[in-house]
Amino acid sequence: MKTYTLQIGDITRELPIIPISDTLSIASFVILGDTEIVSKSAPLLAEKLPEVDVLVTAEAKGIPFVYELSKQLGMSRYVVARKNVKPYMDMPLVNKVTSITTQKEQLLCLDGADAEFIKGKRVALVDDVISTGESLRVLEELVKEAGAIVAAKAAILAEGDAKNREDIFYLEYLPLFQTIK
Ligand SMILES: O=P(O)(O)OC[C@H]1O[C@H](OP(=O)(O)OP(=O)(O)O)[C@H](O)[C@@H]1O
Ligand SMILES: Nc1ncnc2[nH]cnc12
Repeated sequence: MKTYTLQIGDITRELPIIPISDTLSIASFVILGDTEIVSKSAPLLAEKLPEVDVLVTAEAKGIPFVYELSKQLGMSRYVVARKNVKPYMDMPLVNKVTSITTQKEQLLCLDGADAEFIKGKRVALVDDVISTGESLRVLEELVKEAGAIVAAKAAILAEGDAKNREDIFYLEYLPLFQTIK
């Protein structure tokens, strides 16, 4: 299998290159289960962020990272937008999203209690990867609807064209690849 060598700080990972369509392949970056990449990336990104009150991420792969980054920044609570409405949510804010990997519509949902918690606060939107930017855009819409102020947007990696964005903080660039048949 072809791989892409990713270096973050002093750690290296060989990411498998996986086709996601007839024409496009990604270097698969899955931080779930990778304690080291999460714990080493968090302080590096913490250095780049402006001061904010709370971090917000989207389920699922952003969760371990936002947990570690919140600890790093001394924040006792963070907020996760879920991909489905859960019965325990109270008056959730819901929006549709399509990311580069899902290629079909899914949801992002903010529990009403979390919406109330971030109202009027300066938030940083945090994810593991920003690629097409759709997940980030929908997350931004949700937190704005909740009355929060988006003070920063950040990820461990910027993939493809996201590397040219000037409105995001990130540690490393991740290229996209052509699918070879
Ligand atoms: O900029 P975009 O094109 O929206 O891609 C980035 C999003 O894709 C990944 O999530 P994914 O949709 O793969 O879901 P998962 O975290 O549940 O695996 C990643 O965690 C981001 O949230
Ligand atoms: N390269 C990648 N690996 C895993 N999930 C992703 N979501 C967006 N880009 C991704």
